Amino acid sequence: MSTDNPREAAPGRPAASPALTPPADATAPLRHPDAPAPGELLGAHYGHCFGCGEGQPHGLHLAARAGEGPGVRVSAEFTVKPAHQGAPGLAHGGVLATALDETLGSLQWLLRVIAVTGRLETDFVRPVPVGTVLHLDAEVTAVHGRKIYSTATGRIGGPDGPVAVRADALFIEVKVDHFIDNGRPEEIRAAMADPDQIRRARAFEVNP
Ligand SMILES: CCCCCCCC(=O)SCCNC(=O)CCNC(=O)[C@H](O)C(C)(C)COP(=O)(O)OP(=O)(O)OC[C@H]1O[C@@H](n2cnc3c(N)ncnc32)[C@H](O)[C@@H]1OP(=O)(O)O
Repeated sequence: MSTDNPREAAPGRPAASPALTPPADATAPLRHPDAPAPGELLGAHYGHCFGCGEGQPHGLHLAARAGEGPGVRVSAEFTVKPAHQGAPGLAHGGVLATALDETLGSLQWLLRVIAVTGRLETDFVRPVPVGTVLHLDAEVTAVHGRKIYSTATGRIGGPDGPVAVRADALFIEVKVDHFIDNGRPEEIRAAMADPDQIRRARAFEVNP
């Protein structure tokens, strides 16, 4: 896994928009004491998730692991399949943005908070052919109240290969009611009746 700072690895990259720049009184993120150990496979947060769920035949099946070293980091791999094409033999940009979003979202396992993407700014640097393994790294850069600032890169040709995609994001912490109040009732009922799903949801709650 590459250990360089994704933002420093992008010389000449335009600065993130003001909404993605942490305020001066933002704090460094804290890895929760009960966070998964470095290197631990995080697993899917929801079996029907398009990004990580095992129940989506054409989903990304993205597999993320808790990052090594200091900070709140994860790494992940996503193999681009023919179902993910946008142009002949090339990954669709929206699918690549999904891979970045999912990797950034999985940082929640380490913070043990529930949050949703508020803003995602993506740079597409190199085309990504079908069959490529995209090596993703993400880290939380700062926290301010409910706002979680994070950044991610996707590399091709190996974990230390050239950057093909990168993103900066702002996730907003929410209560579990966000999903209960807004999700379609049949899926919410099914999720709430599934002990496995309850266990996964609890992994994100500081005070379950
Ligand atoms: C392991 C899990 C993996 C998950 C991976 C996938 C993640 C996803 O894709 S989640 C799905 C996509 N996202 C969504 O559906 C979210 C839809 N949006 C919403 O529900 C709401 O707009 C929500 C919850 C983000 C914010 O609403 P609300 O809770 O009312 O917060 P609100 O009071 O407006 O804003 C809180 C703060 O965030 C800021 N903020 C909110 N939205 C944005 C935004 N889009 N851009 C910048 N700042 C924002 C506000 O300015 C405010 O800042 P401050 O505290 O400094 O005043």
